[in-house]
Order: sequence, then structure tokens, then C-alpha cells
Amino acid sequence: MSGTATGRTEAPASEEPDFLEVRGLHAGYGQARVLQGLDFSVARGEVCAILGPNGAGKTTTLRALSGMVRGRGSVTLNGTELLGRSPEQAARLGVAHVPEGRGTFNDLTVEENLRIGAHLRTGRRNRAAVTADLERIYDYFPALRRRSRQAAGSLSGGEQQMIAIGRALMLRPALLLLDEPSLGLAPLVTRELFGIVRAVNEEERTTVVVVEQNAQLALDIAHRAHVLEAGRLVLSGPAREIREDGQVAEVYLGVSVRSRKAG
Ligand SMILES: Nc1ncnc2c1ncn2[C@@H]1O[C@H](COP(=O)(O)OP(=O)(O)OP(=O)(O)O)[C@@H](O)[C@H]1O
Repeated sequence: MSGTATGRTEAPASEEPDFLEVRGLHAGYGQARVLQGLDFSVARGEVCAILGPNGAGKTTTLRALSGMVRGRGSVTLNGTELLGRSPEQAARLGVAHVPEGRGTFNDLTVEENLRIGAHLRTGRRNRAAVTADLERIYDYFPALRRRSRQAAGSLSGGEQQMIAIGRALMLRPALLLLDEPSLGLAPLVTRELFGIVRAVNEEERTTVVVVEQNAQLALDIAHRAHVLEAGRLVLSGPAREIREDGQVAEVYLGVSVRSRKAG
């Protein structure tokens, strides 16, 4: 499994270019209007990056998709409206949200944390499938297999992020939402994590929407990217084009292309 993502060449062929379709999405908190009418779509099997400065509304976008904040407009997943659903209903429709800060249960073991991700998959028939999925997660994250009986709180930040992503994958999501997976992690650990996300996307065809401050890293694993500023999309396009257009990268993302080439 490659831990060094080097950029994608093209989006995967998809017969469902509008697998996730966001139209005129407004959302906020009480009087605070954050999202001012977003329009974008994500094809099935695609990795979509949402980039932009602090406070632009990236986290709020993910929260609106997973039912954690109320939104206006329309968000459909495979034709089913997501707006107006509770987080649990969104999860039942296949939306798994890994929030910023991870939300692992520190006193529970790694394996207990992972099994919580499968709590919606009950019944005897599902039991064997859940155990098989646990093995799959351990294949992606061998560090978690080695520590399966340890308390999650005793693991490193990177390993806790692995637990959070693994737990989301236990839902067998149609749509995986990742909020700032690199936050607080060393560059090498972040690279490894992004390499695994990429492998999951390729092997499971899981559609991914990732919010990231580290634009360079996100553009390396994404097929498409959207840049948000003050609740509006100011730039959308194939990740490769955004990455390769040095001016765009510098103006919108603060990515210095010259230093990248040097490094
Ligand atoms: N629970 C909340 N109540 C009120 N306002 C909020 C709440 N959460 C976020 N906001 C405000 O909404 C705006 C957008 O926040 P959001 O977290 O979506 O931005 P972001 O692009 O993810 O930023 P960051 O990169 O800093 O995480 C900000 O002005 C923020 O202060």
C-alpha cells in the first residue's frame, strides 16, 4: 500500500456523475448564515476535496450533508434527499462522518471503538459480515490490529485518526465525509493516512468528500476540488488542473508551487 500519494491523473469513469448532488445549499447556526447557496456534485467513486481558509464553511458543509446542521436547498445521495434527516437517518442512508477531533471513546478498546461503527448493522446475518469487515479494517490499518485490545486513549493521534476512519468504514458507507484528517499529525503520519484513504477509495469504490487545510495533500488524492470562501464556491475543477495551475494554487490556497518543486 503506497503511503506516498503523488497525484491523480483523471477521475474514475462513473455512470453516476451526480451520485451526490448539492443544489442551492444554505446552512448556518441560528442567525449566523454560513453557507450561501452551494452547488456541486460528486460522482460515485470520486474523491472530492473541499478547500478554503478558516471560517469559510467547510465543516458546516460536511455537517449539512450528515444531518448535524439543518440546511435549505437540496442534497441528494443516489437520488434520495438528505436534508431534513437526523444524523442517524443519514448514517442509515450510508453517510459516515469522521468529524474534526475524531471523537474516539478513550476508555474503550480499539476493537470496541471499531465495532461501534457497525452498530446499525444488527442481526445474526450481519454478525459474520461485521467480523469480516473488522479484518478488512485491520488489513488497511495494521497498527490497529496490533493494538486491538488497548484502550483507544492510549494510542497516538495518528492511530486515533485511524480508529475514527476505521469506525466510519465499519458502516460500509456509500459516502465517507472526512473533516481535517491531518489536524495535529506529523507529515509522515498524514501521508500514510491519506495513502490509506486513497486505497480505500480505489478498492471499495467509496465516494469521499474530504475537508482539508493542507491543500497540497488533499489535491494529491482528490479527483475534483472546490474552494470555498465566505460560504460560497469560488473555484471548482479537476484537482490536477488546480494543482498544476501555480497561480490559482497560490492565490486561493496559499500553496507555493516553487517550494513544492524544490521540495
Ligand atoms: N456551532 C456554531 N455556532 C455558531 N457559529 C458557528 C458554529 N460553528 C461554526 N460557526 C461559524 O461558522 C463559520 C464557518 O465555520 P466552519 O467551521 O464551517 O468553517 P471552516 O471552513 O471549516 O473553518 P476551519 O478551517 O477553521 O475549521 C465560522 O464563522 C464559524 O465561526
